[in-house]
Amino acid sequence: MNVVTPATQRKGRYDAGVMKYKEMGYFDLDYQPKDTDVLAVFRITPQDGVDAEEAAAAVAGESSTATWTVVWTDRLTACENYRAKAYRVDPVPGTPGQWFAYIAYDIELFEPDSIVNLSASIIGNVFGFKPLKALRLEDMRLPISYVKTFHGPATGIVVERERLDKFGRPLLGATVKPKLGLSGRNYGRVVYEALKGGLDFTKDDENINSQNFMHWRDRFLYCMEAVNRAQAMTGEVKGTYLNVSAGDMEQIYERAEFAKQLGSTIIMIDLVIGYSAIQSIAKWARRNDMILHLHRAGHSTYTRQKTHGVSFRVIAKWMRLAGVDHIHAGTVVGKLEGDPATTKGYYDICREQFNPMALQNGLFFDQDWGGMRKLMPVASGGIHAGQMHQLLHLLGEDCVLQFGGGTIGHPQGIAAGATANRVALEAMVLARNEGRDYLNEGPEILAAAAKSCAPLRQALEVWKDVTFDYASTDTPDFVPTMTPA
Ligand SMILES: O=C(COP(=O)(O)O)[C@H](O)[C@H](O)COP(=O)(O)O
Ligand SMILES: [Mg+2]
Repeated sequence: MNVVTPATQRKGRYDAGVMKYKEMGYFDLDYQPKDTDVLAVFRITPQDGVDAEEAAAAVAGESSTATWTVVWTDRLTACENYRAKAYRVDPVPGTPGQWFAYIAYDIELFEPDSIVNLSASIIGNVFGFKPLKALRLEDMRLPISYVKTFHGPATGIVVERERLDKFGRPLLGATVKPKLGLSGRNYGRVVYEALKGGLDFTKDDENINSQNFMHWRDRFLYCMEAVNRAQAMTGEVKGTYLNVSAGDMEQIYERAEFAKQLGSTIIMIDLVIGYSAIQSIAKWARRNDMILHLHRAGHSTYTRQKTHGVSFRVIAKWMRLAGVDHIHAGTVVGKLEGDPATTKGYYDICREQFNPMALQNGLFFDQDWGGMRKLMPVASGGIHAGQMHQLLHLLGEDCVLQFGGGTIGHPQGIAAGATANRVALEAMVLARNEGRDYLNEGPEILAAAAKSCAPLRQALEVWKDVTFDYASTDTPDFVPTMTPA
């Protein structure tokens, strides 16, 4: 079964014609991945009648050096090293017709410090491959020797807290709503009210750039006026994520420069600007002492379905390398996809120095980050003050909790919405610090705090029945006690 003769030494290996990928040297169950190899695990769903091992070899081949036919020019290269090797193929537990294919890539296949180059290989061609019904990149192990070629977050969690002078609790934010249509002046009023009421941050929504109803300079000017006033009024450091996403890199830089000129501590980009743009603005942010917030706009088009696309855990790893400081990573309890076990995997990728393999959280490999700074996860999307105990329990302390509708939709106004969230959070952190079982006692803790806080009382009343209880789509395939075969 195992191929032991190096492919280049087999007779006929370089005869012109078509040969199985397995026979071309892209499959080797005896291969021991090197510490320096980039590893990937794909979920493959072969077409009926296609052998899973051949499908795995094809993915290895097409994501490294192969094409559909033998090419003699392989022999002009160190092709034995450059061929990726499928070294393990396991059936997906309880899911007939799907396999996890583990593939090792020599580090020399990848340009240092380039997500574009990494992704052009790993997800470049293979997703359209006809012998596969579907393909999903589940996880990657990035060797420390490769991690070290990236700068990672310039600010990270620890230094962000130092700059903001905020410790011991999650940070609080709000996405300005409605998403589109406000004039700059009215937008600035929302920012001021939310910050004055007790939030640390407000933010632009993913699709706020520079439309006719509000050009970007208007927004930046009114927002920074609001930030400065709120800081003066509260004595706290405040910020607003100014979205600098634009149609070209020149405009992104121009907007970022203006945000800096106005004294903003933070700017924002959308994932859809692309990997090169993200790495470029991350380097700009490093040079300019600017916190960089990433909204993962667009990710669900390819991360959510289990048989297709790229898991968000891979995107989170790439973004930590790329050097953003914040990343949207899910809420579990809110309006958008977020299985608790899967989401824990994302948060661990952002916040740990070392991720041990944790199949129950979707982490297929150990991942060493060296000293790379930590990425602040941002929980956002359909959350409100009544869920504070669950949010603190599920997501921990080092995160931003962002309530858009859950601030601006408050019946007594935006500042009251912000106050409700701040009081709910502080009450919950106090209960945690006192050693209380705050998860189970959460509703009582909130009710007690609401006795002396009318805004919290009103928030709990208006949103008391709001939950988003739907089955998760992106769930792990392993229960805690299971290891792969
Ligand atoms: O506008 C919102 C949330 O608004 P609201 O708080 O009113 O629901 C964000 O775009 C989503 O959170 C993104 O989702 P994710 O954070 O999962 O990427
Ligand atoms: Mg949004």
